[in-house]
Amino acid sequence: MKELKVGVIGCGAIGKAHVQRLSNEVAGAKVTAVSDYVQDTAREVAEEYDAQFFASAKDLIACDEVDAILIASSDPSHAEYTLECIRNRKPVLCEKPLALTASDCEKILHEEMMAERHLVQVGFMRRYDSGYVEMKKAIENGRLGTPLMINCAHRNFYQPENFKTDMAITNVAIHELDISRWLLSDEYEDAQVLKVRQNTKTNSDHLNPQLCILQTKAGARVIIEVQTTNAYAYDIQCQVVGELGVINLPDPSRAYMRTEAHTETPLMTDWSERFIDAYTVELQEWVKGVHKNCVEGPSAWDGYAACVTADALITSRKTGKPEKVLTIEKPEFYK
Ligand SMILES: NC(=O)C1=CN([C@@H]2O[C@H](COP(=O)(O)OP(=O)(O)OC[C@H]3O[C@@H](n4cnc5c(N)ncnc54)[C@H](O)[C@@H]3O)[C@@H](O)[C@H]2O)C=CC1
Ligand SMILES: O=C1[C@H](O)[C@H](O)[C@@H](O)[C@H](O)[C@H]1O
Repeated sequence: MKELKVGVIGCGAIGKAHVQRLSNEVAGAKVTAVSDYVQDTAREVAEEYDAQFFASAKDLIACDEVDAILIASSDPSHAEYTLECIRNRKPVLCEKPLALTASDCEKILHEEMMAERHLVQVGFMRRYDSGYVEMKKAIENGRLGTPLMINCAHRNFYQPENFKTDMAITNVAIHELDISRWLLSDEYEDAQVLKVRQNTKTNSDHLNPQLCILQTKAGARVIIEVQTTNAYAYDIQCQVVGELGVINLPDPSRAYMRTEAHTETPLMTDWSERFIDAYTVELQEWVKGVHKNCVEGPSAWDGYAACVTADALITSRKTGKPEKVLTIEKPEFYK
């Protein structure tokens, strides 16, 4: 297989990890170009992986030595870079979220449809996690019966200092918004944020925790507890409740110790380990899809649907009421 020449924008925590994965774990790809707002960060990665350094992300996107782009820069930059990739007719895997506003997502939908090619994939990598894949199979083969509810918890051990209340939804719970739609093959009807007693240990001035309650068009309920920081560990829980039973996302397998009349199981403290295999599968499937000119991962529509739902949740937090999740009519292109 000819090697896909990938340009990576954003060489921070996950950007560096993705460069490492693309270089050493994913077949059929190599990183030929990197860029970052902080130039020295990108220069170091360029040197380590023998890739070309670009001061400008737009120059990286346009470069002939770049076939496809992975966007791993900060959330506010995703929409503009994704649009630039589409204008250059280059496949792009954009880390979640696709954009911070529904209108930016709609611009991306429009540009991609004008290009008449599925160029955009969004980094909702939990769809590639073996535990979630097993849960979806149990729903689809009917063993659970009709799914009635999903109970989720997204608990973080820490967040960067600049973390804001809205990011609990647009950056953190966005994973649960996507994975619940995907598990249920359903769309959201309405969304509400309920106030919760606050964690006094929260290390910055944002609301923590928040509780989201959504209803799907089929009437299922999705409940998402979001602890953005100062939880006991980095812990992701998900249970689907069906007519015939329940299925739980398995905890990562870790050795457990028995000592001094206790058992002890280590927990994780951040995202980088929790879904480590899913990131590799996600990138491998993306590279294969680009090679076949058939990218089938989470689409720009999935990014848009999550973003519109996030908007409804943020509005609900301010109004105190459930808010309708109102998307445009789903274009044929995304069906
Ligand atoms: N799928 C997942 O599980 C995860 C996804 N992410 C997403 O990946 C992205 C990066 O997150 P982290 O690596 O944790 O952040 P980070 O802050 O460690 O890295 C972001 C990098 O992007 C650079 N950057 C920021 N704005 C830029 C711009 N306009 N142009 C070029 N470079 C720019 C920064 O200088 C920094 O080096 C975020 O969008 C985040 O939502 C992050 C962690 C996990
Ligand atoms: O996507 C992610 C990770 O999955 C973490 O759960 C969050 O804490 C992080 O902020 C976000 O970028």
